[in-house]
Amino acid sequence: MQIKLSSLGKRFNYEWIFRNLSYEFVSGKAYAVLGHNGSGKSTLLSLISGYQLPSEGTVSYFMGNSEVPVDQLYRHLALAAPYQDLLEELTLEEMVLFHTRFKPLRGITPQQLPDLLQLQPARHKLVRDFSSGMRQRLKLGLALYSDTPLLLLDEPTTNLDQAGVNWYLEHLDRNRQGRLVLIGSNVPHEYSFCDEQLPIHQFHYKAPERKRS
Ligand SMILES: Nc1ncnc2c1ncn2[C@@H]1O[C@H](COP(=O)(O)OP(=O)(O)OP(=O)(O)O)[C@@H](O)[C@H]1O
Repeated sequence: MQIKLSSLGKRFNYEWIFRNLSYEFVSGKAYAVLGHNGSGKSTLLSLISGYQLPSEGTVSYFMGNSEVPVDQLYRHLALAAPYQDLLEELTLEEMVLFHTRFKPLRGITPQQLPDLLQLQPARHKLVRDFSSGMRQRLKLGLALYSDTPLLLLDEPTTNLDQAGVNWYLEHLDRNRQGRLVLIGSNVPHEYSFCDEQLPIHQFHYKAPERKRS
């Protein structure tokens, strides 16, 4: 998979978050989108995932030589992000089975996932009764183990304790080979292994200064 950003820009109302962002992402590499709070990391990941539209410029997706239309991207994409919803009324086991109706898993069965998430005791618990760390592990596990060429992780270790952070690093390492991995973060332990870094503030738009008369 390959993703090309061409002169990409996003603004909300009159405020440009970034502008003139051209970049190319390729399979087999992990990229860190870096920046302080409010700098535009989630906005960029959400443009790349097709959930938001750019204000200017384009995002293009390619599998081999064929371009993938943005409305077909969901087939190739696995995402874990704070703004992503889980199905609260399902148990863990049901949630995993529901997910795998749309996205097959990489080399494991749905029955094995609760164990890999270290959430086996909670397999019959409703997702709405999960702690914030359990929810994050579930989001990450579903994304990491989805059989997709594109993996987007926004603030992946939010709400995780040290054991959870170690779990994230180990299972990402097991599941990143051959994929295009994009991580939005400002916490070094989440992205220090990445091959490339994209500091979003480099693309912040500064309005030209007005001349004083
Ligand atoms: N729907 C929206 N409407 C208006 N402004 C928005 C909207 N979404 C984001 N913004 C603004 O865009 C800017 C970038 O937000 P974004 O969430 O992308 O930052 P971030 O780098 O991911 O921040 P954090 O590290 O805090 O998660 C912020 O100034 C935010 O207020």
